[in-house]
Amino acid sequence: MEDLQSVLVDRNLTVSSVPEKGRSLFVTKDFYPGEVIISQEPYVCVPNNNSVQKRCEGCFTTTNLKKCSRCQVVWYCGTSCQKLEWKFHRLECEVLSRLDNDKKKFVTPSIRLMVKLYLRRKLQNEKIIPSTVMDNYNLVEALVSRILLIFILSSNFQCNEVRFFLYILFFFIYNISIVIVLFNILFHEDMSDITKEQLLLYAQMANLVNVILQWPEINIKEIAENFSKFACNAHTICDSELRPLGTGLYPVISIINHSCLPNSVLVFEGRSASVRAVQHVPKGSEVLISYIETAGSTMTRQKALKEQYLFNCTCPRCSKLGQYDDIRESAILEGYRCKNEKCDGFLLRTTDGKGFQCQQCGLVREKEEIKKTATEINSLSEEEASKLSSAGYYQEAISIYKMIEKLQTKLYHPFSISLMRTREKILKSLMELEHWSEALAYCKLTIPVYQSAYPAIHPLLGLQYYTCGKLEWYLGETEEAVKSLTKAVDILRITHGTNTHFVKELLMKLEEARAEASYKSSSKE
Ligand SMILES: C[S@@+](CC[C@H](N)C(=O)[O-])C[C@H]1O[C@@H](n2cnc3c(N)ncnc32)[C@H](O)[C@@H]1O
Repeated sequence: MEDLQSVLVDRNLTVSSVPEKGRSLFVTKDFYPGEVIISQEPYVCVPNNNSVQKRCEGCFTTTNLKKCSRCQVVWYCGTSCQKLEWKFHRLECEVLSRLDNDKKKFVTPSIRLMVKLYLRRKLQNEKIIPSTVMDNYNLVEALVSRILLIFILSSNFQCNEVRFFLYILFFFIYNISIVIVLFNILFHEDMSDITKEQLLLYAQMANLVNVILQWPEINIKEIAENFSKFACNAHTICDSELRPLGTGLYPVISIINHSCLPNSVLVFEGRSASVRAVQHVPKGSEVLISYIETAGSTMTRQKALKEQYLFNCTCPRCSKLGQYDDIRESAILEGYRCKNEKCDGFLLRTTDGKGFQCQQCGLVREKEEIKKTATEINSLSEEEASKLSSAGYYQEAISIYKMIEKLQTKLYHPFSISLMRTREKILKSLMELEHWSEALAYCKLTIPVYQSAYPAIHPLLGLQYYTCGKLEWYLGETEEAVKSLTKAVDILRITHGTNTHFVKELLMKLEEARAEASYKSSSKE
């Protein structure tokens, strides 16, 4: 920890412990919007491969892939990525190739991440790959774990017959170490069923890692705890357009705590992660990123944070819970629309609980009528639409999404998150079908919702302006395109940095669009 502190001091950072939060990262100088506060390479990472899509182990690309001929699990796009990963994969290949095909099916990205974690520790212990202050297993050991948090949160320790039965059952299924893990999990009275299920899953996954590695000295309890560390510390690696590519563990970046009104954002360039200030972060303040989707009511955000990260958020946004602004925001993001289609007021439950009243015009919507529309929406299968879209049946997916959209327009506030998400899905499918004009219309519908749901500097807002600008330009609306691309640049140069390939490309597009717009206007004159 002292070594880490001295490296961080040189980067104008320091780690301190804050009551209720644990370790927290602070800045020791002013940081300004767009400035990188900290970057880190992953300690371990894996692409999120599944039965449908494979990615290269090194660069996460989906093109020109070849499977490792020995283990048949890992994919590469070429020799340079294969070489980059070789020290690792040499060991991993050995353990994976011992598995039969049935067992290989269980080697999910999370399992591989854990296997790679232990292989990296071994390689560093044996000095085959170097350790540095920012890149060593001690940093993983210091990470907060869900199991530990749960054990702190739960106090009672009681036994009943059902639990005892389960204990005996697991004793016969698994080895003794796993039974100890399960025993500890099951005997905690205060745990919700969902938490118990998750903990059982960690224990089962730990057993699978043990089966894969077959190291006599391995500690299964430690593996289960490490799975629980992944749950609250691992990050989804995304491309510049925030599409998920894989998962990585960045143990120093994991020191950064959450806020629903963050002053920084985490973005990736390839596998390397950078935290950039999105506003002025004055000397002495804490670096804060958001762990979750912030476009949601305080209750929704708090629930998500409690479930995955086991804490009650007390950020300035959450502290407003129950105040007028918070109630209004929640009613817009997740509430119903006014009966009068021309009114965009927000609705609150009436005192008698029989309906919802518009706070602008006073009209009341009956609970029964709302329930009916909600039931109609639920009868349409969004899951089916999503499957159709993933399978390339975009037109069929659009038909279902449009029916959902129609009903959601009747039910929800015009700035509702659910409606915006449905429109995003329609937009995505329309883009796939190259129906540019309709796609632009949908993109424009989502922008005001993005503006209201996200802070002024947010990567998703910047990306939406970018999509809008590209569509406008493609459709010959050059002046509009310049406006949208300028707005995209203003945001994305801060969130993604001006030196990244992605923003450089965007800047080039903006220059071209500007040149075209001025040529068009001069030829009109
Ligand atoms: C990625 S870790 C952050 C670093 C952590 N504080 C530590 O000591 O290692 C995530 C965990 O930190 C704690 N945490 C993060 N943000 C918090 C916040 N705003 N308030 C309280 N606890 C927080 C929670 O325990 C959460 O599960």
